[in-house]
Amino acid sequence: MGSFGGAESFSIKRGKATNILALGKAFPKQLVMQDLLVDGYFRNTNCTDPDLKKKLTRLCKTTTVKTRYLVMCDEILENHPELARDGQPTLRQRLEISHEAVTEMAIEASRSCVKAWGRPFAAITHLVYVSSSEARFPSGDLHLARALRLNPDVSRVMLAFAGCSGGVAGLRVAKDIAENNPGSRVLLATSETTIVGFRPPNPHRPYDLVGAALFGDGAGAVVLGTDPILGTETPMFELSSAIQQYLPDTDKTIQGELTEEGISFLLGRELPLVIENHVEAFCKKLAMEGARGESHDVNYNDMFWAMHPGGPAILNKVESRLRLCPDKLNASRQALRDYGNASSNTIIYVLENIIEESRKKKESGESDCEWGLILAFGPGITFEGILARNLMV
Ligand SMILES: CC(C)(COP(=O)(O)OP(=O)(O)OC[C@H]1O[C@@H](n2cnc3c(N)ncnc32)[C@H](O)[C@@H]1OP(=O)(O)O)[C@@H](O)C(=O)NCCC(=O)NCCSC(=O)/C=C/c1ccc(O)cc1
Repeated sequence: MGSFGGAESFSIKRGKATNILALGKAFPKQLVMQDLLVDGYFRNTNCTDPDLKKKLTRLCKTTTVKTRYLVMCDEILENHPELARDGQPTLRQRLEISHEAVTEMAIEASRSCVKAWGRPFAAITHLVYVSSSEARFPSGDLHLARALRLNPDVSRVMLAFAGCSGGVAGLRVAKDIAENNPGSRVLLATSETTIVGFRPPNPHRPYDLVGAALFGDGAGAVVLGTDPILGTETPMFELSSAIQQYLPDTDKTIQGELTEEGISFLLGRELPLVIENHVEAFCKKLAMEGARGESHDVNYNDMFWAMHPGGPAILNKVESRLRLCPDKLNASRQALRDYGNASSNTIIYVLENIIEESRKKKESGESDCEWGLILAFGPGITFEGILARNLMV
């Protein structure tokens, strides 16, 4: 029995546990340096509004993002100048570009993940595909399965429009599948691009500037399964319990609407505060999922934290509400710095950072936290959480 929270009696229920067996990621070609973003964006959209420019410049600093990857590039704007203008019916063009890009990134992330896993694609029995960046029949899971030449009888499912919580929702669904299908190996792929919502700056849409300063594109992949074949597979995390919860009357806090002009986002300024007000109860419930029905005080600083970095304000509020030591959200802050908020993908980048941190700590003989929480918040407001064990410590 493992334990955490500094209390020996706080032990984990042992059941059928799913292991993360490999991780992978991929990005579009366009690497954007945050310092150069404002000039490029205003030039590309022919915007000369000095106040908007100043505001975006401020936001680019406060988001803490340094680099990220974007599908949008000069070549796309040369071919589709209408994407840089307001009021144009451009949904078809945006989706065409997005569909090709998200499938390409998901293929690359999956290949890199399966290579790291060390077994063939033929051993994949299930596919979970997550994206809020596409809308088509047949859906992206089939396009990905075909491109990867997965067996035609692979069981597929797509989670669409789960936004930032999609990556953890995908882990939860993959865990359920793995635990109910002995011997299965589940490939989870996530892929997102902001091109569907790319807009010129507009004083009536201040949240678009938050998106321009914060959001990134990319893909992620994970292979999951129970009963790892030791010697062939290397389990990295054990996913113990997963829960989901939505907060009533918060459906207007993150809104995305698909219009003729693409997806239009509305981000409520209250989001960091809403998360702060509910995170403690959610984390306690999640931690208790692993307890033997007894109530204990959890010391969150004895756990590792893999939290989706929605934005720095969200990380700061969670850190202060749970009284986390400053280094606890390092993996999330680093993912945000390197890739921006890449929606459902970002949790996969955070998990990679945690593994890298563990490797370094092991090399230097430092102790590391065995148990931890994988967390994300998305539209709804929906909280997704998984109590997990780091097997690399
Ligand atoms: C980095 C922020 C945005 C600003 O930092 P700050 O320390 O709060 O700074 P300020 O309070 O000075 O705010 C800077 C400016 O931004 C403005 N602002 C501050 N939030 C807002 C606001 N939601 N609206 C519209 N103005 C605002 C704020 O009013 C202010 O305007 P101004 O006084 O004129 O400079 C910070 O508030 C923050 O982390 N907020 C949370 C961001 C957030 O909502 N993230 C989660 C949503 S993610 C999501 O929905 C989808 C992601 C996605 C990702 C990738 C994909 O491919 C697809 C989708």
